[in-house]
Amino acid sequence: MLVADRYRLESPIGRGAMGEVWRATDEVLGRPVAMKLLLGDDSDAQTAARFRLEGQTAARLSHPHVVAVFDFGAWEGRFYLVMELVEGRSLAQELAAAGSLAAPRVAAVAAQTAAGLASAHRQGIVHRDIKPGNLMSDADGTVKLGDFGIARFVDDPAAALTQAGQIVGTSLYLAPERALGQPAGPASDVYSLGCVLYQLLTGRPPFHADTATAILYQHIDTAPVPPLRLGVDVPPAFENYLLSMLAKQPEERPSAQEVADWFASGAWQGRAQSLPEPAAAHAPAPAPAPAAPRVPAATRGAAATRGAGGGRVAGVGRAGTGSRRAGAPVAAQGRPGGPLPTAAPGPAGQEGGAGTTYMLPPNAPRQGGGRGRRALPDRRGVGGARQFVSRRPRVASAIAGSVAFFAAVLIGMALFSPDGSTETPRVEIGVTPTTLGGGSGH
Ligand SMILES: Nc1ncnc2c1ncn2[C@@H]1O[C@H](COP(=O)(O)OP(=O)(O)OP(=O)(O)O)[C@@H](O)[C@H]1O
Repeated sequence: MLVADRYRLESPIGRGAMGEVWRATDEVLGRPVAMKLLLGDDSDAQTAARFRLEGQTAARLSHPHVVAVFDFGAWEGRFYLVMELVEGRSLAQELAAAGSLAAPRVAAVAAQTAAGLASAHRQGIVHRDIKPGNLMSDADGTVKLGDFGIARFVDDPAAALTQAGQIVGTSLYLAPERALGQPAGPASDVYSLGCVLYQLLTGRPPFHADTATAILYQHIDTAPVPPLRLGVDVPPAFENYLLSMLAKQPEERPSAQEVADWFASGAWQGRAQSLPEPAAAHAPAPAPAPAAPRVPAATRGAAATRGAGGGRVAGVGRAGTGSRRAGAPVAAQGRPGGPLPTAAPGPAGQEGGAGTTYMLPPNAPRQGGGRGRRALPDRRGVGGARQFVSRRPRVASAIAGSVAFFAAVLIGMALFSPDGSTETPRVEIGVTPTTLGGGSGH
Protein backbone atom coordinates (compact mmCIF):
# COMPACT_ATOMS: atom_id res chain seq x y z
CA MET A 1 0.00 0.00 0.00
CA LEU A 2 1.36 3.41 -0.95
CA VAL A 3 0.48 6.17 1.48
CA ALA A 4 0.48 9.80 0.33
CA ASP A 5 2.10 8.70 -2.96
CA ARG A 6 5.34 8.24 -1.12
CA TYR A 7 5.46 5.77 1.78
CA ARG A 8 5.06 2.09 1.01
CA LEU A 9 3.75 0.13 4.01
CA GLU A 10 5.57 -3.17 4.42
CA SER A 11 4.74 -4.84 7.71
CA PRO A 12 3.05 -3.86 10.96
CA ILE A 13 5.36 -3.28 13.93
CA GLY A 14 2.87 -2.75 16.71
CA ARG A 15 -0.13 -0.86 17.94
CA GLY A 16 -0.42 1.73 20.69
CA ALA A 17 -3.22 3.75 22.20
CA MET A 18 -3.38 6.26 19.37
CA GLY A 19 -2.18 4.47 16.32
CA GLU A 20 -0.60 1.51 14.64
CA VAL A 21 3.04 1.60 13.63
CA TRP A 22 4.25 0.18 10.34
CA ARG A 23 7.60 -0.47 8.84
CA ALA A 24 7.59 1.42 5.53
CA THR A 25 9.84 2.70 2.78
CA ASP A 26 10.08 6.34 1.81
CA GLU A 27 10.14 5.88 -1.97
CA VAL A 28 11.22 9.45 -2.62
CA LEU A 29 14.33 9.32 -0.45
CA GLY A 30 14.73 5.55 -0.71
CA ARG A 31 15.09 4.84 2.98
CA PRO A 32 13.25 2.73 5.56
CA VAL A 33 10.99 4.62 7.95
CA ALA A 34 8.43 3.91 10.66
CA MET A 35 4.94 5.19 9.98
CA LYS A 36 2.35 5.68 12.68
CA LEU A 37 -1.21 5.78 11.38
CA LEU A 38 -3.89 7.28 13.58
CA LEU A 39 -6.42 4.65 14.61
CA GLY A 40 -9.87 5.44 13.23
CA ASP A 41 -10.40 8.58 11.24
CA ASP A 42 -9.44 12.19 11.73
CA SER A 43 -12.99 13.36 12.39
CA ASP A 44 -12.32 13.24 16.12
CA ALA A 45 -10.81 16.67 16.52
CA GLN A 46 -9.38 16.05 19.97
CA THR A 47 -7.49 12.90 19.03
CA ALA A 48 -6.35 14.45 15.79
CA ALA A 49 -5.05 17.50 17.65
CA ARG A 50 -3.11 15.33 20.06
CA PHE A 51 -1.67 13.26 17.25
CA ARG A 52 -0.59 16.43 15.51
CA LEU A 53 0.90 17.72 18.77
CA GLU A 54 2.99 14.56 19.05
CA GLY A 55 4.42 15.19 15.61
CA GLN A 56 5.08 18.86 16.23
CA THR A 57 6.62 18.24 19.62
CA ALA A 58 8.98 15.51 18.51
CA ALA A 59 9.86 17.43 15.34
CA ARG A 60 11.32 20.21 17.48
CA LEU A 61 13.86 17.78 18.84
CA SER A 62 16.99 16.64 17.10
CA HIS A 63 19.06 14.38 19.27
CA PRO A 64 20.76 11.00 18.85
CA HIS A 65 18.70 9.60 21.72
CA VAL A 66 15.31 10.88 20.56
CA VAL A 67 13.37 9.18 17.74
CA ALA A 68 13.41 11.66 14.85
CA VAL A 69 10.18 12.76 13.18
CA PHE A 70 10.32 13.27 9.41
CA ASP A 71 6.82 14.02 8.20
CA PHE A 72 3.21 14.46 9.19
CA GLY A 73 0.07 14.54 7.08
CA ALA A 74 -3.39 13.19 6.29
CA TRP A 75 -4.22 10.39 3.90
CA GLU A 76 -7.66 8.98 3.15
CA GLY A 77 -9.13 10.44 6.31
CA ARG A 78 -6.33 9.27 8.58
CA PHE A 79 -3.41 11.20 9.97
CA TYR A 80 0.04 9.73 9.70
CA LEU A 81 3.38 10.44 11.31
CA VAL A 82 6.63 9.38 9.65
CA MET A 83 9.53 8.64 11.97
CA GLU A 84 13.03 7.31 12.04
CA LEU A 85 12.81 3.51 12.03
CA VAL A 86 14.43 2.01 15.09
CA GLU A 87 15.42 -1.51 14.11
CA GLY A 88 15.38 -3.36 17.36
CA ARG A 89 13.02 -3.68 20.27
CA SER A 90 11.66 -1.65 23.10
CA LEU A 91 13.08 -1.87 26.62
CA ALA A 92 9.77 -3.46 27.62
CA GLN A 93 10.48 -6.29 25.19
CA GLU A 94 14.11 -6.52 26.29
CA LEU A 95 12.99 -6.72 29.91
CA ALA A 96 10.32 -9.32 29.17
CA ALA A 97 12.92 -11.51 27.46
CA ALA A 98 15.59 -11.19 30.15
CA GLY A 99 13.62 -10.78 33.38
CA SER A 100 16.02 -8.07 34.54
CA LEU A 101 19.06 -6.34 33.10
CA ALA A 102 22.63 -6.14 34.39
CA ALA A 103 23.86 -2.93 35.98
CA PRO A 104 26.17 -1.90 33.07
CA ARG A 105 23.29 -2.17 30.58
CA VAL A 106 20.95 -0.23 32.88
CA ALA A 107 23.62 2.45 33.35
CA ALA A 108 23.94 2.79 29.57
CA VAL A 109 20.15 3.05 29.23
CA ALA A 110 20.16 5.69 31.97
CA ALA A 111 22.89 7.81 30.38
CA GLN A 112 21.35 7.72 26.91
CA THR A 113 17.71 8.17 27.88
CA ALA A 114 18.56 10.99 30.26
CA ALA A 115 20.57 12.72 27.53
CA GLY A 116 17.55 12.57 25.19
CA LEU A 117 15.30 13.74 27.99
CA ALA A 118 17.62 16.62 28.83
CA SER A 119 17.47 17.83 25.23
CA ALA A 120 13.65 17.83 25.44
CA HIS A 121 13.76 19.70 28.74
CA ARG A 122 16.03 22.33 27.22
CA GLN A 123 13.33 22.90 24.60
CA GLY A 124 10.75 23.32 27.35
CA ILE A 125 9.16 19.93 26.63
CA VAL A 126 8.18 17.48 29.36
CA HIS A 127 7.66 13.94 28.06
CA ARG A 128 5.23 12.83 30.80
CA ASP A 129 5.09 9.17 29.72
CA ILE A 130 8.50 7.68 30.33
CA LYS A 131 8.08 3.90 30.47
CA PRO A 132 9.97 0.86 29.12
CA GLY A 133 7.70 0.64 26.06
CA ASN A 134 8.68 4.16 24.98
CA LEU A 135 12.41 3.48 25.09
CA MET A 136 13.55 1.84 21.90
CA SER A 137 16.84 0.08 21.49
CA ASP A 138 18.42 -0.43 18.08
CA ALA A 139 20.59 -3.33 16.99
CA ASP A 140 23.67 -1.81 18.69
CA GLY A 141 21.82 -1.30 21.96
CA THR A 142 21.57 2.46 21.43
CA VAL A 143 18.48 3.75 23.19
CA LYS A 144 16.11 6.31 21.69
CA LEU A 145 13.25 8.02 23.43
CA GLY A 146 9.99 7.96 21.51
CA ASP A 147 6.26 8.57 21.81
CA PHE A 148 5.80 12.21 22.68
CA GLY A 149 2.06 11.61 22.42
CA ILE A 150 1.23 13.16 25.76
CA ALA A 151 4.19 15.51 26.06
CA ARG A 152 3.48 19.10 26.94
CA PHE A 153 5.26 22.36 26.71
CA VAL A 154 6.15 23.66 30.14
CA ASP A 155 5.17 27.22 29.30
CA ASP A 156 2.08 26.37 27.30
CA PRO A 157 -0.58 24.70 29.44
CA ALA A 158 -3.07 24.93 26.59
CA ALA A 159 -0.98 22.51 24.61
CA ALA A 160 -1.63 19.81 27.19
CA LEU A 161 -5.19 19.36 25.92
CA THR A 162 -6.32 18.73 29.42
CA GLN A 163 -9.45 18.53 31.44
CA ALA A 164 -9.51 19.48 35.12
CA GLY A 165 -9.27 16.69 37.65
CA GLN A 166 -7.44 14.09 35.63
CA ILE A 167 -3.90 12.83 35.59
CA VAL A 168 -2.56 11.17 32.52
CA GLY A 169 0.36 8.79 32.43
CA THR A 170 1.18 5.30 33.54
CA SER A 171 0.60 4.87 37.27
CA LEU A 172 3.64 2.62 37.72
CA TYR A 173 5.95 5.49 36.79
CA LEU A 174 3.99 8.55 37.91
CA ALA A 175 5.83 11.11 40.05
CA PRO A 176 4.40 11.93 43.51
CA GLU A 177 3.71 15.56 42.63
CA ARG A 178 1.65 14.43 39.65
CA ALA A 179 -0.25 11.95 41.81
CA LEU A 180 -1.07 14.99 43.95
CA GLY A 181 -2.49 16.81 40.96
CA GLN A 182 0.38 19.18 40.29
CA PRO A 183 1.65 19.79 36.76
CA ALA A 184 4.42 17.64 35.39
CA GLY A 185 7.80 19.30 35.32
CA PRO A 186 11.21 18.08 34.14
CA ALA A 187 11.78 16.52 37.57
CA SER A 188 8.66 14.39 37.05
CA ASP A 189 10.32 12.82 34.00
CA VAL A 190 13.46 12.13 36.06
CA TYR A 191 11.33 10.35 38.67
CA SER A 192 9.64 8.25 35.98
CA LEU A 193 13.03 7.37 34.50
CA GLY A 194 14.14 6.36 38.01
CA CYS A 195 11.15 4.00 38.20
CA VAL A 196 12.05 2.51 34.83
CA LEU A 197 15.72 2.00 35.79
CA TYR A 198 14.61 0.39 39.06
CA GLN A 199 12.40 -2.00 37.11
CA LEU A 200 15.15 -2.83 34.62
CA LEU A 201 17.52 -3.65 37.49
CA THR A 202 15.17 -5.57 39.76
CA GLY A 203 12.63 -6.92 37.30
CA ARG A 204 9.78 -5.07 38.97
CA PRO A 205 8.74 -1.45 39.30
CA PRO A 206 9.36 0.22 42.67
CA PHE A 207 5.68 0.23 43.52
CA HIS A 208 3.00 -2.20 42.54
CA ALA A 209 -0.44 -2.97 43.89
CA ASP A 210 -3.82 -4.18 42.74
CA THR A 211 -5.18 -0.76 41.87
CA ALA A 212 -3.70 2.28 40.24
CA THR A 213 -4.88 4.41 43.14
CA ALA A 214 -2.96 2.29 45.66
CA ILE A 215 0.15 2.69 43.51
CA LEU A 216 -0.31 6.46 43.42
CA TYR A 217 -0.42 6.57 47.21
CA GLN A 218 2.79 4.57 47.36
CA HIS A 219 4.48 7.05 45.04
CA ILE A 220 3.40 9.77 47.44
CA ASP A 221 4.47 8.32 50.76
CA THR A 222 6.20 4.95 50.52
CA ALA A 223 9.94 4.66 50.07
CA PRO A 224 11.18 2.16 47.48
CA VAL A 225 12.99 -0.92 48.74
CA PRO A 226 16.69 -0.39 47.90
CA PRO A 227 17.64 -2.82 45.11
CA LEU A 228 20.57 -4.22 47.13
CA ARG A 229 18.09 -5.37 49.73
CA LEU A 230 16.32 -7.33 47.00
CA GLY A 231 19.56 -9.15 46.30
CA VAL A 232 20.28 -7.28 43.08
CA ASP A 233 23.92 -7.01 42.04
CA VAL A 234 24.32 -3.25 41.80
CA PRO A 235 27.14 -0.99 43.01
CA PRO A 236 26.20 1.06 46.11
CA ALA A 237 26.82 4.33 44.26
CA PHE A 238 24.37 3.28 41.55
CA GLU A 239 21.75 2.40 44.14
CA ASN A 240 22.23 5.68 45.98
CA TYR A 241 21.90 7.73 42.83
CA LEU A 242 18.86 5.78 41.68
CA LEU A 243 17.14 6.42 45.01
CA SER A 244 17.92 10.13 44.67
CA MET A 245 16.07 10.10 41.33
CA LEU A 246 13.11 8.64 43.24
CA ALA A 247 13.09 11.38 45.89
CA LYS A 248 9.57 12.37 46.84
CA GLN A 249 10.35 16.07 46.53
CA PRO A 250 11.05 17.18 42.94
CA GLU A 251 13.75 19.64 44.05
CA GLU A 252 15.74 16.80 45.64
CA ARG A 253 16.10 14.93 42.35
CA PRO A 254 19.01 15.48 39.95
CA SER A 255 18.22 17.07 36.61
CA ALA A 256 18.12 14.92 33.46
CA GLN A 257 21.43 16.41 32.32
CA GLU A 258 23.03 15.57 35.66
CA VAL A 259 21.73 12.01 35.39
CA ALA A 260 23.16 11.73 31.87
CA ASP A 261 26.55 13.11 32.94
CA TRP A 262 26.76 11.00 36.08
CA PHE A 263 26.02 7.70 34.37
CA ALA A 264 28.22 8.55 31.39
CA SER A 265 31.12 9.34 33.74
CA GLY A 266 31.19 5.77 35.05
CA ALA A 267 30.67 7.00 38.62
CA TRP A 268 27.89 4.45 39.01
CA GLN A 269 30.52 1.74 39.42
CA GLY A 270 31.80 3.24 42.64
CA ARG A 271 30.93 2.95 46.26
CA ALA A 272 28.29 5.13 47.84
CA GLN A 273 29.82 8.23 49.37
CA SER A 274 28.61 10.66 51.94
CA LEU A 275 28.76 14.23 50.77
CA PRO A 276 29.39 17.14 53.11
CA GLU A 277 26.28 18.93 51.86
CA PRO A 278 22.72 17.61 51.80
CA ALA A 279 21.61 16.29 48.40
CA ALA A 280 22.24 19.31 46.24
CA ALA A 281 19.33 19.56 43.87
CA HIS A 282 20.39 20.51 40.37
CA ALA A 283 24.00 21.13 41.30
CA PRO A 284 26.37 20.36 38.45
CA ALA A 285 27.81 16.88 38.60
CA PRO A 286 31.33 16.93 40.10
CA ALA A 287 34.11 15.95 37.74
CA PRO A 288 35.93 13.82 36.95
CA ALA A 289 34.33 11.13 39.13
CA PRO A 290 31.17 12.55 40.61
CA ALA A 291 30.01 11.09 43.88
CA ALA A 292 26.54 9.73 44.38
CA PRO A 293 24.33 12.21 46.17
CA ARG A 294 23.15 11.22 49.58
CA VAL A 295 19.74 9.62 49.45
CA PRO A 296 17.14 11.95 50.93
CA ALA A 297 16.47 11.05 54.54
CA ALA A 298 12.81 10.43 53.87
CA THR A 299 13.57 7.99 51.08
CA ARG A 300 16.06 5.91 53.00
CA GLY A 301 14.40 6.18 56.39
CA ALA A 302 11.08 4.94 55.20
CA ALA A 303 12.70 2.14 53.26
CA ALA A 304 13.79 0.62 56.53
CA THR A 305 10.29 0.25 57.79
CA ARG A 306 8.02 -0.11 54.81
CA GLY A 307 8.17 -2.45 51.89
CA ALA A 308 7.29 -1.57 48.35
CA GLY A 309 4.09 -3.51 48.53
CA GLY A 310 3.06 -2.06 51.87
CA GLY A 311 0.72 0.74 52.63
CA ARG A 312 -2.20 -0.37 50.50
CA VAL A 313 -4.74 2.40 50.56
CA ALA A 314 -8.40 1.95 49.94
CA GLY A 315 -9.69 4.29 47.30
CA VAL A 316 -11.34 4.39 43.95
CA GLY A 317 -10.01 1.89 41.50
CA ARG A 318 -8.21 2.80 38.39
CA ALA A 319 -10.01 5.45 36.48
CA GLY A 320 -8.75 4.62 33.04
CA THR A 321 -10.91 6.63 30.74
CA GLY A 322 -9.43 5.07 27.68
CA SER A 323 -9.42 8.61 26.51
CA ARG A 324 -6.53 8.32 24.12
CA ARG A 325 -8.23 5.53 22.29
CA ALA A 326 -11.65 7.06 22.53
CA GLY A 327 -10.46 10.54 21.83
CA ALA A 328 -11.94 12.01 24.99
CA PRO A 329 -10.25 14.95 26.73
CA VAL A 330 -7.33 13.82 28.81
CA ALA A 331 -4.54 14.80 31.04
CA ALA A 332 -5.47 17.65 33.29
CA GLN A 333 -3.30 18.70 36.15
CA GLY A 334 -4.22 20.69 39.20
CA ARG A 335 -2.51 24.00 39.77
CA PRO A 336 0.44 23.95 42.18
CA GLY A 337 -1.03 23.98 45.65
CA GLY A 338 -4.49 23.85 44.18
CA PRO A 339 -7.21 21.34 44.89
CA LEU A 340 -6.55 17.67 44.38
CA PRO A 341 -8.11 15.85 41.47
CA THR A 342 -11.54 14.57 42.28
CA ALA A 343 -12.60 10.96 42.22
CA ALA A 344 -14.22 9.70 39.10
CA PRO A 345 -14.23 6.00 38.35
CA GLY A 346 -13.76 4.88 34.81
CA PRO A 347 -13.39 1.71 32.85
CA ALA A 348 -10.62 -0.61 33.83
CA GLY A 349 -7.54 -0.96 31.67
CA GLN A 350 -4.37 -2.96 31.60
CA GLU A 351 -1.92 -2.03 34.32
CA GLY A 352 1.01 -0.17 32.99
CA GLY A 353 -0.77 0.63 29.78
CA ALA A 354 -0.27 3.96 28.16
CA GLY A 355 -2.48 6.95 27.88
CA THR A 356 -4.30 6.04 31.03
CA THR A 357 -6.04 8.63 33.09
CA TYR A 358 -6.21 8.35 36.85
CA MET A 359 -8.08 10.26 39.47
CA LEU A 360 -7.50 10.29 43.17
CA PRO A 361 -10.32 10.41 45.70
CA PRO A 362 -11.01 13.81 47.25
CA ASN A 363 -9.53 12.76 50.60
CA ALA A 364 -6.14 12.02 49.08
CA PRO A 365 -3.24 13.41 51.09
CA ARG A 366 -2.48 17.03 50.35
CA GLN A 367 1.00 18.25 49.81
CA GLY A 368 2.28 19.66 53.05
CA GLY A 369 -0.40 17.88 55.00
CA GLY A 370 -0.21 14.35 53.71
CA ARG A 371 0.96 11.36 55.61
CA GLY A 372 4.30 11.41 53.94
CA ARG A 373 4.94 14.99 54.92
CA ARG A 374 3.92 14.42 58.52
CA ALA A 375 6.34 11.57 58.81
CA LEU A 376 9.28 13.51 57.42
CA PRO A 377 10.44 15.57 60.40
CA ASP A 378 10.87 12.52 62.67
CA ARG A 379 12.80 10.55 60.10
CA ARG A 380 14.95 13.48 59.25
CA GLY A 381 15.67 14.28 62.90
CA VAL A 382 16.95 10.82 63.73
CA GLY A 383 18.77 10.53 60.43
CA GLY A 384 20.44 13.90 61.03
CA ALA A 385 21.82 12.82 64.43
CA ARG A 386 23.04 9.58 62.91
CA GLN A 387 24.71 11.36 60.06
CA PHE A 388 26.34 13.82 62.45
CA VAL A 389 27.72 11.03 64.65
CA SER A 390 28.97 9.01 61.72
CA ARG A 391 30.54 12.02 60.03
CA ARG A 392 31.97 13.67 63.17
CA PRO A 393 32.70 10.80 65.54
CA ARG A 394 35.31 12.75 67.53
CA VAL A 395 33.10 15.79 68.04
CA ALA A 396 30.21 13.52 69.00
CA SER A 397 32.28 11.58 71.54
CA ALA A 398 33.66 14.84 73.02
CA ILE A 399 30.11 16.11 73.48
CA ALA A 400 29.03 12.80 74.96
CA GLY A 401 32.07 12.84 77.32
CA SER A 402 31.29 16.37 78.49
CA VAL A 403 27.69 15.49 79.12
CA ALA A 404 28.72 12.39 81.08
CA PHE A 405 31.21 14.45 83.11
CA PHE A 406 28.62 17.08 84.05
CA ALA A 407 26.12 14.36 84.78
CA ALA A 408 28.58 12.70 87.18
CA VAL A 409 29.27 16.04 88.89
CA LEU A 410 25.58 16.75 89.31
CA ILE A 411 24.87 13.27 90.63
CA GLY A 412 27.80 13.64 93.07
CA MET A 413 26.49 17.01 94.27
CA ALA A 414 23.05 15.53 94.74
CA LEU A 415 24.32 12.53 96.71
CA PHE A 416 26.84 14.29 98.86
CA SER A 417 25.25 17.73 99.37
CA PRO A 418 24.63 18.43 103.06
CA ASP A 419 20.90 19.20 102.62
CA GLY A 420 20.29 16.06 100.50
CA SER A 421 18.75 18.10 97.69
CA THR A 422 17.34 15.99 94.82
CA GLU A 423 17.06 18.84 92.31
CA THR A 424 19.00 17.03 89.62
CA PRO A 425 18.53 18.16 86.01
CA ARG A 426 17.39 14.76 84.92
CA VAL A 427 16.26 15.99 81.56
CA GLU A 428 19.80 16.83 80.53
CA ILE A 429 21.20 13.57 81.83
CA GLY A 430 18.52 11.44 80.32
CA VAL A 431 17.90 13.01 76.93
CA THR A 432 21.18 14.24 75.55
CA PRO A 433 23.16 10.97 75.68
CA THR A 434 20.17 9.06 74.38
CA THR A 435 19.95 11.31 71.33
CA LEU A 436 23.62 10.89 70.60
CA GLY A 437 23.61 7.21 71.44
CA GLY A 438 20.81 6.62 68.94
CA GLY A 439 23.34 6.99 66.17
CA SER A 440 26.35 5.23 67.63
CA GLY A 441 27.82 4.60 64.26
CA HIS A 442 31.44 4.81 65.27
N1 LIG B 1 10.06 4.77 15.32
C1 LIG B 1 9.80 3.50 15.61
N2 LIG B 1 10.60 2.51 15.14
C2 LIG B 1 10.36 1.21 15.43
N3 LIG B 1 9.33 0.81 16.22
C3 LIG B 1 8.52 1.74 16.71
C4 LIG B 1 8.69 3.11 16.44
N4 LIG B 1 7.73 3.82 17.09
C5 LIG B 1 7.00 2.91 17.73
N5 LIG B 1 7.45 1.66 17.50
C6 LIG B 1 6.89 0.44 18.04
O1 LIG B 1 5.53 0.38 17.63
C7 LIG B 1 4.74 -0.11 18.71
C8 LIG B 1 3.59 0.86 18.96
O2 LIG B 1 4.14 2.09 19.37
P1 LIG B 1 3.26 3.27 19.88
O3 LIG B 1 4.16 4.40 20.21
O4 LIG B 1 2.16 3.53 18.91
O5 LIG B 1 2.56 2.66 21.13
P2 LIG B 1 3.09 2.31 22.57
O6 LIG B 1 4.19 3.25 22.97
O7 LIG B 1 3.40 0.85 22.61
O8 LIG B 1 1.80 2.57 23.43
P3 LIG B 1 1.11 3.97 23.74
O9 LIG B 1 1.07 4.81 22.53
O10 LIG B 1 -0.21 3.51 24.15
O11 LIG B 1 1.94 4.58 24.81
C9 LIG B 1 5.64 -0.32 19.89
O12 LIG B 1 5.98 -1.69 19.97
C10 LIG B 1 6.86 0.46 19.54
O13 LIG B 1 8.03 -0.16 20.08
